[in-house]
Amino acid sequence: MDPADETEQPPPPCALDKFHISPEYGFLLPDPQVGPPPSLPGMGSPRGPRQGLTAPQLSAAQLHGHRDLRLAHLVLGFITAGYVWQDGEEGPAKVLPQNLAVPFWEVSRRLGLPPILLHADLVLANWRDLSTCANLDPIVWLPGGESLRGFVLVTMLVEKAAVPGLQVPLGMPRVRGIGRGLSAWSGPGRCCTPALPQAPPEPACARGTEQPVLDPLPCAALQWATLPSWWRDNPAMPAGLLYEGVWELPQAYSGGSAAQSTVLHAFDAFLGVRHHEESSAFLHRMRDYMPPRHRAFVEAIQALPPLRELVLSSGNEALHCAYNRCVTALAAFRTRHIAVATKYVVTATAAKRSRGSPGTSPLQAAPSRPEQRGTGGSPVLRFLKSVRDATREALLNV
Ligand code: HEM
Repeated sequence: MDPADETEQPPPPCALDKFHISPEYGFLLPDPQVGPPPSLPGMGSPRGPRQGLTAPQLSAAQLHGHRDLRLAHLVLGFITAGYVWQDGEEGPAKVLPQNLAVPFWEVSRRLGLPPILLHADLVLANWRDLSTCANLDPIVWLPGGESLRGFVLVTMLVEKAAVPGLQVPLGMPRVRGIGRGLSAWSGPGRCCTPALPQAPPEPACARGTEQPVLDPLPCAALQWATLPSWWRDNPAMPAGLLYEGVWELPQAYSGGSAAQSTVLHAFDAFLGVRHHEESSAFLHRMRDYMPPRHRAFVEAIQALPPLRELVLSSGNEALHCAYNRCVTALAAFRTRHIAVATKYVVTATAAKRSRGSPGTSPLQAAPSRPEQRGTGGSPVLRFLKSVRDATREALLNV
């Protein structure tokens, strides 16, 4: 008898929808767009969002249901980002006016999210038509942000590719299903790419083809989206952002980053990857930027009996191999990601510094991650390598 099948326990009394996970779309908000794309005040204005933002204070009272609130968060997050960064690092707004701050705070409070543009907005709630890669499009967009668009679309595709992997951890009975669960992830005798997301594809490709566009260097708009030091640990805004009419003191929040994607946190938790102290602190902080139900999914996985120890103590060679194939695929994803981040963030930042920013749109002049300045981006790379190396350390000796 397969030792992994010795003890059968009932599956945990939880379904994916309890965690706001769609069987079809995973953490992506299912079919977010119901009407025409929202128009953002001032985003298309040559004078920029600050001048365009003349609307009276909005009320969130009319918004009902999770989807409405998520879309409102998406739109308000974009307007806020435009408002703060329209003049780039040189002149970020330090105060968010009440007519924007109050509704953003109210929507955020109801969702349990921070009032800033998040991965949950930019990627999870910002898509339409996933039928083919060529049709996939964001709902809300930025002027001049074609490069950023490529980054966002690729991340959406990774979220979608991860869906089969999300079904496994909570769907399987505690011990009996481990063998089947890991096989579902890894497939017999092969790598677990069908269910673990593929390594992020190089997103430098053309619209209308099967892959999204990401222009080569320097790519300031991309940094705008990928670097989470918006009004936290950012020398351009040392005190943070004052949300007028909400708080008396400025608040420090990190902006959207794929480090806020629940996918990788869930896989790490399931496989028992233990990150090194500093990386772990950053990754844990990023969980505060996830929708609360998604965060609860990671916590529910952590509350399961530890898979790695169960596999280790099973003495089952096939199980060891299946587990190792999953860990290897996760590490390979991260190795590929390091290459992508090096090309589009680290090298791009250095090139931007030496040439000066092209700044074709106000938003493209947004700040770079502070740690990158004067260091060639090595802290970012050290972080990504540490996360990858910790993944490898989970491998079992067979
Ligand atoms: C051009 C594409 C990309 C670039 C330039 C990029 C850049 C970065 C950078 C600089 C970080 C360090 C943390 C931060 O500053 O936010 C990071 C972290 C991370 N990124 Fe990306 N990224 C890209 C695509 C993706 C994609 C498609 C995914 C898929 C979900 C992804 C997932 C992650 C994750 C999960 C982390 C946290 C570290 C980890 O768990 O391995 N990234 N990325």
